[in-house]
Amino acid sequence: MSSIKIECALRERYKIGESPSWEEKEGTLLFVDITDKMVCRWNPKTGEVQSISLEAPVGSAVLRKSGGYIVAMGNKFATLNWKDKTVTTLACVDEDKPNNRFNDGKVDPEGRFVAGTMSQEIRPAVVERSQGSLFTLYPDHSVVKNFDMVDISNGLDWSLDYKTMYYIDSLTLAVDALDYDVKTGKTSNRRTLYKLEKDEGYPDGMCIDAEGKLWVACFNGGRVIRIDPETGKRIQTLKLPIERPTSCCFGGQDFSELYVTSACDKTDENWNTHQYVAGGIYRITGLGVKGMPPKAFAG
Ligand SMILES: O=C(O)[C@H](O)[C@@H](O)[C@H](O)[C@H](O)CO
Ligand SMILES: [Zn+2]
Repeated sequence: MSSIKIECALRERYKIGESPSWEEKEGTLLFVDITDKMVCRWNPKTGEVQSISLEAPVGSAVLRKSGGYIVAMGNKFATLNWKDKTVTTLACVDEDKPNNRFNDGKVDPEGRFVAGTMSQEIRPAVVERSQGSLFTLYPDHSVVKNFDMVDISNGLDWSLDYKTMYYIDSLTLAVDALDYDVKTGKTSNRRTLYKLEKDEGYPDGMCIDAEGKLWVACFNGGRVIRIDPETGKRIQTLKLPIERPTSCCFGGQDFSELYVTSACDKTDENWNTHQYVAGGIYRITGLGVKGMPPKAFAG
């Protein structure tokens, strides 16, 4: 049995760190700071962080097969060219809802980018309800709305056989499962997989591991939990030294390390003296399970 180690690997104070994904060939972690409108790329070996500022809050950033990234920022899907820092809009959503913005997103097994929206938060986890929707950006840059009536569209990932999409609307306090038609990208038959317990806070970002189990970051719950989708049961709890983990992904050598982004509490004046910084990025090793490499947008 290896022993689990949790460390604050990037001692920065991102307001809402989110959307982590590991780029194997660079050995870097891509993530965003939603509130500070930044896409960042961090090399844990050298400690170097590169970042690009965008003009709107950015909910998620994903890899693109042809190079660069796709971002879901403000109410737009856009390409981001890392070298010359140019952003090119591909499509707009929710044009009738000026207070909406994109939140979490991920590339599906076929290379489509699926991302959801929400009304801008009044304070953490408080929004005008039912304003969000879940959208798919296809490789030909067309956009389809999967469903609406979402409060805070958040974590998502797919089962290893691609037949199920796991999805979180944070304010339902649940992790849901939907049938996924991987040929078309259509979802159906949404049902609750796991209901969070009282002290587990809000479900936020999540990722699947190589055993088909889900790792869910619990915002205000100070933990990441592992769920078995077969049974709908929680099988592991990783207690963290911070209250607001936001999302997680596997990375590092052979995808054997879990990276967890977090959000910071602005009232904490003494953050610099703390070993564990709220808003920092955490690395968890010794879990004895590996993750899946992220997919890249095909268009
Ligand atoms: O990280 C995100 O996805 C949101 O934009 C956050 O603000 C939190 O998730 C939310 O407050 C709790 O669910
Ligand atoms: Zn989130």
